[in-house]
Amino acid sequence: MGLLHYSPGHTRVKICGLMSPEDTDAAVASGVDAIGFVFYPPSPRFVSPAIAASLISRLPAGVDAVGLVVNASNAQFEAIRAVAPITLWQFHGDETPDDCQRLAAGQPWIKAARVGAQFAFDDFSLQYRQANAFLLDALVEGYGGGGIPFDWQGIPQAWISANAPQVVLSGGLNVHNVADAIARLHPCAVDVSSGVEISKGVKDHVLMREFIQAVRAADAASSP
Ligand SMILES: O=C(O)c1ccccc1N[C@@H]1O[C@H](COP(=O)(O)O)[C@@H](O)[C@H]1O
Repeated sequence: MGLLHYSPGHTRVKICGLMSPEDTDAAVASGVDAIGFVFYPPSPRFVSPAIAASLISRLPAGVDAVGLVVNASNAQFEAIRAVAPITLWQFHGDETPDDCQRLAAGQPWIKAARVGAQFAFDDFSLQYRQANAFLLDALVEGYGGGGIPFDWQGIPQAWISANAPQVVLSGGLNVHNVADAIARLHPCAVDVSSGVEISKGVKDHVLMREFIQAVRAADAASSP
């Protein structure tokens, strides 16, 4: 179905920062909807386009291959596109709406926001209204993947009601807090990296399975 197929009561799941065939196969076996590949060289989860391509070849139809970029150049995009069949782009840097439109080149894209205390939700969703989805992450040192949650209570209820079908929630999610996040926000999808890791870039297969089980349990608990 893919990450952005909104279905109330069935929260989609993206696991980000996959680097090995074993972890990719385990994520797929757990029932993931999307796998994220980090094309940001400073990240400990960075993968080359060639490695991403070999991991994407293991994905069944319907599982999105998400290309995570941070202020990537045209040349970087060309290098990725040349070998890796990305189905969805995640802009996680300071890209403008025009940058996202131009670089995505007609493919679907998500814009990540780093949410701090003064975050202007309406301004963000208006500015990036051409995005297929809005990813909410914590405002942390660097650009992301820090395993730190933000204050979900600070998201205005009206904004959530208006945008839930396009919201991907991330930032410090794990097996212990994801059910609460779903019960409060009912996002289209959740996105996790650090919360299912043994160490940066190495996934814990049990935690990936338990995370998706926790999502399914939260969905069941909030269905009418
Ligand atoms: O994973 C990274 O290394 C990364 C680097 C730069 C930008 C974003 C990155 N990851 C994304 O960050 C969020 C939150 O991750 P976490 O669960 O808190 O570790 C998620 O969207 C990742 O895709």
